[in-house]
Amino acid sequence: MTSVADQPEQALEPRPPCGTAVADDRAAPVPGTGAAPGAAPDPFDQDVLPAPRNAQIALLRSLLAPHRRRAWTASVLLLVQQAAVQAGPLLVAYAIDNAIPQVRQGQHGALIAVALGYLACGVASGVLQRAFIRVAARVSQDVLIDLRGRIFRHAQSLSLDFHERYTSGRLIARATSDVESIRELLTDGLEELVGVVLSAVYITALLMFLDWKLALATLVSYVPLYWAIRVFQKRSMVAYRKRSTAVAAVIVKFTETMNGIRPVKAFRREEPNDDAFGELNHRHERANGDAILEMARYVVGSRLIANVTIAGIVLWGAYRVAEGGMALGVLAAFVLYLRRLYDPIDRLGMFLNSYQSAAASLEKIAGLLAQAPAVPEPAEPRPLPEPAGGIPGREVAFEGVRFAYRTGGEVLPSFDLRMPAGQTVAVVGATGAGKSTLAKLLARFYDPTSGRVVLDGVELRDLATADLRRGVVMVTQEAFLFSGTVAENIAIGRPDATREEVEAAAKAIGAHDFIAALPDGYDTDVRKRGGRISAGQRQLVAFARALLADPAVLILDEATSSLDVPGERAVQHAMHTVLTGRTAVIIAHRLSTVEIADRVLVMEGGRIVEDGTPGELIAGDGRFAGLHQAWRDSLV
Ligand SMILES: Nc1ncnc2c1ncn2[C@@H]1O[C@H](COP(=O)(O)OP(=O)(O)OP(=O)(O)O)[C@@H](O)[C@H]1O
Repeated sequence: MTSVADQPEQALEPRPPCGTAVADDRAAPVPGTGAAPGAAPDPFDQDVLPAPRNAQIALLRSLLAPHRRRAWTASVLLLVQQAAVQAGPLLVAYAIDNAIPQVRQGQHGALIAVALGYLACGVASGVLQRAFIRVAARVSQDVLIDLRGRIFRHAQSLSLDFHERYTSGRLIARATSDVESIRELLTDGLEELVGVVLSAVYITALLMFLDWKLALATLVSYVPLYWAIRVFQKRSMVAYRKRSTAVAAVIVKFTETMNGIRPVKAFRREEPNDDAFGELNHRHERANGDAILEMARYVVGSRLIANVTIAGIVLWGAYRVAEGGMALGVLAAFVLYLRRLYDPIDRLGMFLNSYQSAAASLEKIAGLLAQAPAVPEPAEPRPLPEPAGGIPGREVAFEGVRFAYRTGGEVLPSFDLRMPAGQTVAVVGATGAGKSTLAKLLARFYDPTSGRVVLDGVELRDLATADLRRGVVMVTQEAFLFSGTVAENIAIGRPDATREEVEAAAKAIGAHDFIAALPDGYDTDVRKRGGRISAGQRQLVAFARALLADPAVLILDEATSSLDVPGERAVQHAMHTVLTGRTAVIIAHRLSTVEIADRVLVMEGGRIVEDGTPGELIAGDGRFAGLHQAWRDSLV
């Protein structure tokens, strides 16, 4: 039996270099549910999902849009701060060529003015930098909060179909390591990156002002430097994509193993898991090493270019000073500026590194955010009609439904079914017959490939999510409990319920006694010590949750785990309570459960092969009669 949380996570097998393969099909539409299997390669095999062209830029813009004014303020602060910083060598040149000769003639005014000017520039630069950091930090923190929130909200809004293929590990990587690399850029890298670019512009202008011939010679060095930066950018982008994919693979393996720690222990998977994790860890290490190597290549190359240029300029400048064609102060200022120009060049590699890493992360996040839910909200939702007088539940119909999972063949070839309001229907059949698929279509976890699922005449596709949630509830096998108290877990079905209503639901289900016996009763935290409750008790909590939600249609994926006899009896009793007064579909594994149904459907290969009351089917000579007889014999 397959239930929502039971779906095995797809193993992520990163295929570096991943980014290159995706770059070509950015504009490809994000496929919807039920695409023909086996056609094109699955984009979910890649870590970068297809996104519309320029999705990263659009994402960045939309993140920054609410902070436009503060971003402009930060830019102006940085602009003025850099002007203050770059005034220094110019003042030095003035001091050497004008102020010091004046001191020799006994006039100290100019030198004192230069010294005060230098001090003022230093103070202004410090004050402006502080103001810039404050403003920029606020913007970056707000952007990160927004981004993390968007990833969480979007991931939650995406359909089951997406989650079955993307894996939670990859989602965690998006929300943690990828957001972290954007944080690094925003908080540390961006200021330096913009600062370096800005100072390069200022310094170039000042060099031109000081001596245009030497400035032109300096400009020549920009050509190989630009080339070195471009090569570094291209190569490190690939390296960073690989690294980010490798990080995600490590996280995926980690979460997959820890989520499945019970089967891991039961099947002694520790050693093979260690090996697989070791390989992924090494892959991560190699990807990291490649990124560092790219950085090293760039630093060595750019330093070589810078040093050769400085040496050439000092030599030429010295000759010109010696010949009297240039003032010593100008050469001194020139060399000071050159040092300022080239010094941050290897740091520029580092900023570009964080920029590349952030760009790779942004690309992946943009790809994730570009995914549209395969089960979208209707543009114009239709309300459910008022319930017909006196009849509990709502009528359910499957009309010409066909369905295929995106990663498999057709599961329901052509399916028609009508369940009158208030009927309890038990669905039985061999494993893989399509019982859970039927339930998931009714809960609208997926939309049919063709045909429609209808609730009281309204197609599920046209129902607003809130109506759908109130109308149809599915209780899955594993009866998942969220972190929080028992009371909160029951109230999930109706968050505005009072404590009395929560307790009344628990009492009706027969869960009150064991809950009251927990260390803090209804306020016991289910994830803390003492809050551990058994599988049968978890089911009772899930039933109480469903009873409180009071949906018109309840789908119950009966647990296969065998309970002890009193436990089973308690669950059977609770099931009876929760089914009464609504349309109900039970995916039944126990034939004792079938007996409480009004109608039994036997499924095989996605089709209904028998349909009738339990009595009729037992009395007949079909599959169900055989199964029932075998069950009775086993009881004797
Ligand atoms: N998420 C999925 N992606 C691809 N194929 C799926 C998926 N879930 C189920 N299938 C396939 O659809 C078919 C029907 O599965 P379904 O879970 O509906 O059967 P079932 O009758 O509920 O079986 P069981 O009692 O074992 O849960 C099976 O062949 C199964 O392999």
